[in-house]
Amino acid sequence: MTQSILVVDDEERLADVLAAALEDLGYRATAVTSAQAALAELEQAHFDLVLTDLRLPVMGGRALLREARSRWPGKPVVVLTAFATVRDAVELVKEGAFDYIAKPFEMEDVAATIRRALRLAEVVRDNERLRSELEGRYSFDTLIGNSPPFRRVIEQVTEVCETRATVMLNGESGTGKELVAHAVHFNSPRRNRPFVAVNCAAIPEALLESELFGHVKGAFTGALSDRIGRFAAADGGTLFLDEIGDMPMAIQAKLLRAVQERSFEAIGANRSQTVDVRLIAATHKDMRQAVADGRFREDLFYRLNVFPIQLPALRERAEDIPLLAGHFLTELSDSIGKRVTGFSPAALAAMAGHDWPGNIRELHNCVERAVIVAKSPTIDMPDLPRDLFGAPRRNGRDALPRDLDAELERIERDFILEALRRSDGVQVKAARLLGIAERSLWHRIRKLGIKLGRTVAE
Ligand SMILES: Nc1ncnc2c1ncn2[C@@H]1O[C@H](COP(=O)(O)OP(=O)(O)OP(=O)(O)O)[C@@H](O)[C@H]1O
Repeated sequence: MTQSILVVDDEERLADVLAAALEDLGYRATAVTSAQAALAELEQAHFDLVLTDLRLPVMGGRALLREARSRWPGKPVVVLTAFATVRDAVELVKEGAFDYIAKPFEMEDVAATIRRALRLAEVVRDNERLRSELEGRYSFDTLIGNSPPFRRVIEQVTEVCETRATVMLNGESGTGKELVAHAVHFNSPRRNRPFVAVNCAAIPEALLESELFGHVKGAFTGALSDRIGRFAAADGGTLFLDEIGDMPMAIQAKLLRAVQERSFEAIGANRSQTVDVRLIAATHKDMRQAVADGRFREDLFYRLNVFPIQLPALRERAEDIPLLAGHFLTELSDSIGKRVTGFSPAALAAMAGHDWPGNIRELHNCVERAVIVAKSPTIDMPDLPRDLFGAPRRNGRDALPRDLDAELERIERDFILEALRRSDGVQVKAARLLGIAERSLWHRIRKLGIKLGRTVAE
């Protein structure tokens, strides 16, 4: 991923030249001319490094350095100064600057310092990540999953949660978009302020505008008193706009202004109000397609798509299924008050091979039902919904088994065990259920080494 640098210099021309030179070196660079503008940028978006002049009007570079170090401790700050003395330099480094560069400077020196700073920040980050992994101290403990695609999600949540950047969550239904939105909020500096959710698809178009922005008494028939909207309710906190792809065109223009300026008017009000809200939008739709089809405003899409996070479907992170199922089992057996402690290998294999079109929500419901119907402490095939019995419908990268013979045997064994169970161990009935001759069933039972007594008793 391209690394991004915030350049702060009150001499606009110099800031632009520096930013352009950094872009030539392959970084993404944004130039601002004051410390206040720098802080606003840092709140809005993710930067890997700040390169600031020491002499800035109003709020100096030193104050910016202090503020940035206390709010974003992992972000290296490099200071440019025309008045460097050794004493100044030592002071700056004591206050947390990574290094200083004396003006006038050679671009080569700037590039080398930036490279070193970014490398060090990366090492520190890796180190912290390893340590927290070792200590099992993720503060994202509501987010279960250890597969590479899900780790990537956690990494992105870690990167973005402390900023004020707008997050766009995309993923199929039930993949955990709302849960991730919560995780971003509760790990952000806004955690003690409100988290307000609006489901744009669930509210009728006629009411949505009032729901979002509020109305004043008498604004329309039925508006019997003033009502604040969700934007105002989320002031200081986070507003979660779920199913943003379903936002009616008519309201998108007003939303665009609210997103751009954080200001809006309640329906019927003659004054606008400004709020400080962090936005998280979510959708299962292909937003680029919606833009191409003219169903979603392009300008609004780009305003919302500042930090996109793609949530993988459960079938793309099948290795997380046992972990998630185990987590739900513990949680549900506690809340239902029934001692169910594990899954049989066949049940786990069936779950791991299922496609889960409803993703984690479907898995959760499946485990809940299984805990309710289970007759023993171990959940087994009869406790699972019928559509999990079919041959695994794996797709994508998981399509090929590592050992075809073993996989076919496993499937064959599962079907035979299930048929025997449904026929109370009466082989002639089981064979009929499977559409094979009794003799063929008998051969297969021998070949697979199925122990009949145990099978039926299980
Ligand atoms: N990584 C996870 N760890 C534990 N539970 C999860 C995880 N992801 C999702 N869940 C659970 O799965 C269910 C569905 O998640 P959530 O409602 O966040 O999905 P969603 O993508 O917002 O769905 P929709 O688009 O249908 O609103 C919830 O019960 C949630 O707690």
